[in-house]
Amino acid sequence: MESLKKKFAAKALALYTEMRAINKEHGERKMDEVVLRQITGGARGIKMMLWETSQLDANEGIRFRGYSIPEIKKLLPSGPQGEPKPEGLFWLMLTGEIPTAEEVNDLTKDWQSRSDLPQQVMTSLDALPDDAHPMTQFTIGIMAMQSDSIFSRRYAEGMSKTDYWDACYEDSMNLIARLPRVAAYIYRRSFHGGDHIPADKSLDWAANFAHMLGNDDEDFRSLMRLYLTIHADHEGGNASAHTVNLVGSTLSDPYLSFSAGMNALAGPLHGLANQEVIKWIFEMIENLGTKTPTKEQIATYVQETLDAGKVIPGYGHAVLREPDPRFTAQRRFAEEYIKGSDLIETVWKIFDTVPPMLQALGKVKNPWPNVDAHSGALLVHYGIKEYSYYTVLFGVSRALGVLAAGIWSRALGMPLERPKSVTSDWIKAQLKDA
Ligand SMILES: CC(=O)SCCNC(=O)CCNC(=O)[C@H](O)C(C)(C)COP(=O)(O)OP(=O)(O)OC[C@H]1O[C@@H](n2cnc3c(N)ncnc32)[C@H](O)[C@@H]1OP(=O)(O)O
Ligand SMILES: O=C([O-])CC(=O)C(=O)O
Repeated sequence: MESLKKKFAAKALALYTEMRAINKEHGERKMDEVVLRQITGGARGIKMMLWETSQLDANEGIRFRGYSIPEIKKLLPSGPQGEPKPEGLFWLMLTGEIPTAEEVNDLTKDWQSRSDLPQQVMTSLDALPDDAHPMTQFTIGIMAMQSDSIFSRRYAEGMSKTDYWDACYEDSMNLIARLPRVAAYIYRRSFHGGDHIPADKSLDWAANFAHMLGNDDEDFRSLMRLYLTIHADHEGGNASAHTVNLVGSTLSDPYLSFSAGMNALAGPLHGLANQEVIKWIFEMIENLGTKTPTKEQIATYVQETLDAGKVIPGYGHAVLREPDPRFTAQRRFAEEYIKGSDLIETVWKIFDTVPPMLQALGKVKNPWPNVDAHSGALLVHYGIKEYSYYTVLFGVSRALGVLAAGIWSRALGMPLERPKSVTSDWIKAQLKDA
């Protein structure tokens, strides 16, 4: 994919030079202030990372290179039903430019040419029990390919710093190309008795993934294009992206850093919330004995969950303070493509019920739904009912953002990340001095 690589190289060199000059001239300029609550409260809001690919606004939600989700849906080259192709988003995140349909097709072909899996991936996965959690399988599948890392090999051979981004680009492209195959292999071995479906090279990245999962419905392909686009990036501070960034800053290669990030995504307060949402809804339906619960019944169940000291999965967010536009995009998709689904109606009734209840607690900073509140119900509709698999789909998408950002980090010569920690005694001493 020489045109993408060349375009990126030109942009990256220019920004590298500009940032060096900015750093030199303004390096001591204050950009933020930290209060005690941030030190003890998960570093919320502290500005401490450069992340080119996207930025989050608490009220508007994510913007990829300045473009909101509705704008992305309108502007990026799309599949036959108009849903954006994730290839286009990757291009945008690397270059800052909306690609042409031809550029996106070329990228699809490039990824196809890189997508064959080395045998050790299948051998490693087959050595695991079928019921190993799909996210555990996913990180093991990724790690099984690490011996192919171009970055690691070239580093061992004495690669110059100025070539880091190039090796990182090649690893990232290979990894992204292969991930749908790894993920589909996990799905089919875990839930379809190892009945694997070969890739269809006539299809784009998302549609081919849908095909290998076992569903060639055009609507499901569209869902996968949308899903893999909107989950791709959420600026740098979220737990999976930050992990990839931190690990990558040690010059661990993209396989090592991405698999580390996937272990962060596998936590229930982060990406695993998508499985927790549908599990919670299924349990509610079973408890209430109806597939069409009323809002009153839902409210009672929400209260029981809160009384048991648990969170309502799919609600709340560390940064967002309005409904997540990724939730809204999925709702619009359901309104357009899906009629008469009790499960989706239930998701919408939960949306009408939960926010005032969380607000009434007086401590929840964002009572609104996040991306995970909707995705499971869409997947169930298209036959992906095995919810322990959902975070793998999220992970395949997240690769686009964090690996594009990783290429940027190496191109910009970002150093080892190493923030400061303090002890409680240090905090108490500061307060005493003050
Ligand atoms: C892709 C993603 O990662 S999106 C997030 C996916 N995660 C979820 O959906 C899990 C449910 N949500 C949550 O647990 C939280 O809202 C998080 C983890 C997303 C954000 O956490 P925070 O930034 O700490 O939220 P916030 O400052 O509002 O928390 C304040 C209090 O409200 C509680 N709270 C926040 N969200 C919820 C919720 N959905 N249900 C019940 N209580 C909640 C917190 O647990 C905390 O309680 P505590 O003071 O007793 O410990
Ligand atoms: O931004 C966050 O903290 C969590 C999130 O929604 C994501 O990573 O997609």
